[in-house]
Amino acid sequence: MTAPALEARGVSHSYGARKALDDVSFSVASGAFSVLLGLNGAGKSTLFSLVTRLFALRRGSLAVLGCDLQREPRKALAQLGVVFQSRTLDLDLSVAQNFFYHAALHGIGKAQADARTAELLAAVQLGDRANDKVRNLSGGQMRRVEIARALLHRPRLLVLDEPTVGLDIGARADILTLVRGLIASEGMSVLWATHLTDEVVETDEVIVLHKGKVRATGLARDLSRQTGAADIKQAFMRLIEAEAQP
Ligand SMILES: Nc1ncnc2c1ncn2[C@@H]1O[C@H](COP(=O)(O)OP(=O)(O)OP(=O)(O)O)[C@@H](O)[C@H]1O
Repeated sequence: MTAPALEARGVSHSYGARKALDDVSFSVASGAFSVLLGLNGAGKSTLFSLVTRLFALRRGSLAVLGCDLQREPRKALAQLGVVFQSRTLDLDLSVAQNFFYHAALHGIGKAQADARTAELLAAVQLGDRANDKVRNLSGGQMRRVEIARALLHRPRLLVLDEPTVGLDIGARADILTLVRGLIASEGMSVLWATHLTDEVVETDEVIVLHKGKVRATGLARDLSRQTGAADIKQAFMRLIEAEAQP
């Protein structure tokens, strides 16, 4: 049996007295586009900080393709590509230079980094911008660069935290199409965190996170059916309102 791309078991995290994640368990199926759906403050970024080991995991377990993040961190992180909510590109370096730094961090040699950079920039339709300073790109182009850069070391799972924030409708659609395409073209798995239900399609796996708790998991169309909702937007509202009921 194939291990899930990501498995969270009983994960909790607090900032002082504030509980940001409360006994969170879910699986991200291998080869699927999974959406971590939650409003601001749901705990999405906290979960990303734990998955990427920015924060130490104190409660529960996380595994990337069957590799436990605590026991085999290097092996687990080698299979993970990350796009954070805030931009992490150096604006004063060229696109290619940003790639080379990232490649060096992953121990990828110059020749291999050159070839992979060219291949990835072409894949995100920015092959002609390799020598431009990042500062001169549009917001949508910067996002595409970050996604391409996250793929340099050929991860099996790509996690993205609110990747379309601040982008216009056209750039949002481009990014979604690009990332959905990676599942077929690269055989990857994707965890896409968002609060925007219009980024979800019926066949996506959805994890509804609300106030630090998993409220529901399943295919978007099943969540709609189970809640008697017309679509995932209505299902999401019902699921998070249900929590407020006595
Ligand atoms: N460094 C911190 N110190 C204290 N509380 C924090 C910290 N970071 C997050 N929180 C709190 O933890 C909870 C979860 O926040 P988190 O940023 O993980 O949610 P989110 O779903 O990513 O929301 P957003 O989309 O607004 O970033 C919130 O109540 C938030 O105020």
